[in-house]
Amino acid sequence: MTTQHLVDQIHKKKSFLCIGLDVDLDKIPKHLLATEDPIFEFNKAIIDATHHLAVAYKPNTAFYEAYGLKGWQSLQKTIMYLNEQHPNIFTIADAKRGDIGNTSTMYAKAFFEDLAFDSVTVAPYMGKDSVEPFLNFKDKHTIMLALTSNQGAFNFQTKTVEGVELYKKVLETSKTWKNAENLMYVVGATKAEFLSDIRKIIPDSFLLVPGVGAQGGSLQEVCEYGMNDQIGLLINSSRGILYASKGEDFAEAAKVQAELLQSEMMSILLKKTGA
Ligand SMILES: O=C(O)c1cc(=O)[nH]c(=O)n1[C@@H]1O[C@H](COP(=O)(O)O)[C@@H](O)[C@H]1O
Repeated sequence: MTTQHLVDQIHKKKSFLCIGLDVDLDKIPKHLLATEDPIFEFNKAIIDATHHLAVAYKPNTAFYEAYGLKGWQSLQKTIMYLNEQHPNIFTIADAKRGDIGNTSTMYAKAFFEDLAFDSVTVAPYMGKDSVEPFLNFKDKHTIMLALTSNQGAFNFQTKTVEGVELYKKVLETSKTWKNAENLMYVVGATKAEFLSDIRKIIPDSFLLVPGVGAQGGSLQEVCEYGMNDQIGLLINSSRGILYASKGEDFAEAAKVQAELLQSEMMSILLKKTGA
């Protein structure tokens, strides 16, 4: 999917919501456990109930890999369902990959070609030659960790290296890489106050912003400091939407939570664009 297509979808749906499909069999409603593929059944019900409210879905691969081959098959069924039923929805494989170039190429093929995701999350730690193989794919997006939502972000990401905080160095340096226009960045919603500085370095890039809901980040603050002329934000919520109810009404309850976020986004967009 092109970035312009994503921007068009945001305006059409009046939403920049990304729903994180982090499926935990200990948390899903018990009646689904009797089905052949509980993870897929859960995702399908969530997607059916919320697809008009979200512009992106983000399965975190850990939640599928944890269930072995069956989990990977559920991931494959989920992405196929999204691509077939909702081709206008942006898909993110949250896999946080990155390795020597030769290996990164295979990771990129796995997520962009085999599974046909629109984007994948990567870690910047191994540098240019570990990320550039992901950037080679036309109309695919590589979402690189910049400043993460967790407490450990302060261990390395905000430390000063050659007079600059490391996360800023990551942003600056990555702009010089081949096909850098295919980069997006992760900034945690819990770090909203850093967004003004981040926007000085990457004014035009899209940001994936996880950490609203269960981690306590503020949607209003993220938009105040992080929104650009193209909107430039995908705000993710996973547990806050998926596990709103443990009962048979789980999909309806998820829809209500997604509606709350989407209507807040609609008001913000209205203020920003007047449309
Ligand atoms: O890359 C991510 O999506 C990510 C980066 C980050 O800094 N913090 C973060 O929470 N995430 C992911 O975003 C999701 C957040 O889930 P909830 O806290 O349940 O909304 C999980 O899949 C996390 O792995």
